[in-house]
Amino acid sequence: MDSNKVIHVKKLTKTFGSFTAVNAITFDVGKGEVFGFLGANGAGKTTAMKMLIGISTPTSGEATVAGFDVFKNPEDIKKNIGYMSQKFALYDDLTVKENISFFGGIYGLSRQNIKEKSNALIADLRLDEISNQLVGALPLGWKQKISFSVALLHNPKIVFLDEPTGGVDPITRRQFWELIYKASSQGTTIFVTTHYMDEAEYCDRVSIMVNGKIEALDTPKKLKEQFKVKNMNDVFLKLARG
Ligand SMILES: Nc1ncnc2c1ncn2[C@@H]1O[C@H](COP(=O)(O)OP(=O)(O)OP(=O)(O)O)[C@@H](O)[C@H]1O
Repeated sequence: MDSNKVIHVKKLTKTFGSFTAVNAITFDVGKGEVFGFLGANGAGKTTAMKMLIGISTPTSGEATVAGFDVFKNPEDIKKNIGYMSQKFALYDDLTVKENISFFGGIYGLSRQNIKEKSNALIADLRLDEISNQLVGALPLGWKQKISFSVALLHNPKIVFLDEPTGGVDPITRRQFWELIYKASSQGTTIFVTTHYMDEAEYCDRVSIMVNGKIEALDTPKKLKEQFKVKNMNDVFLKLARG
């Protein structure tokens, strides 16, 4: 496999009984790429992502993530990726520092490494004054930034972000995207689902799922040209609403 392709997906399918939630999707994602995974509610994004992060076995097709096969090596996938979603985030009743130590331990980092990473993360995000505060007391935008940084603690090749910026204002979202760009420029691949179309514009490439199928996949610029519209919102509306 091309070593630049850190995600390879071919005709990947998931059915629940007679219902096909993900229908033969095919795409590759490159090293350091910011790949947007879009679709209306119920299009099949979460089902597809669950297969890619090794927690749901596909019905058919093929996929490798970070070089590991989703059928044969799902445990290796879990060790080599980062994951962040609204539902799986930090512990509210631990401080910022305690969360970093806790997740560093889960990722198998040494105590020394956790200490170094923790100091670097706190300096990077300018968290000195709040590092001993309970995460539950912090604004959502801060929690999201810390959560993203924690998902990168073990230097994964790929980080999967499931609607990472839900519920915060555009400026805070933009700051979050600065962190995404920084990770991507250091070679980390970003696979991100979002319902915010301004964020779709920030991606290197965007795929749009409709009823389990990928109906469009290209750079935001080319998608806008292809659909003869001015912004990603209109691309999305044309596709997702038929
Ligand atoms: N375990 C399951 N059993 C049966 N149907 C399921 C199961 N999981 C998901 N589905 C169905 O598969 C379809 C795709 O769901 P999925 O959660 O992947 O969509 P989504 O694109 O992530 O939507 P959202 O943006 O709302 O999260 C939906 O119709 C959903 O009801």
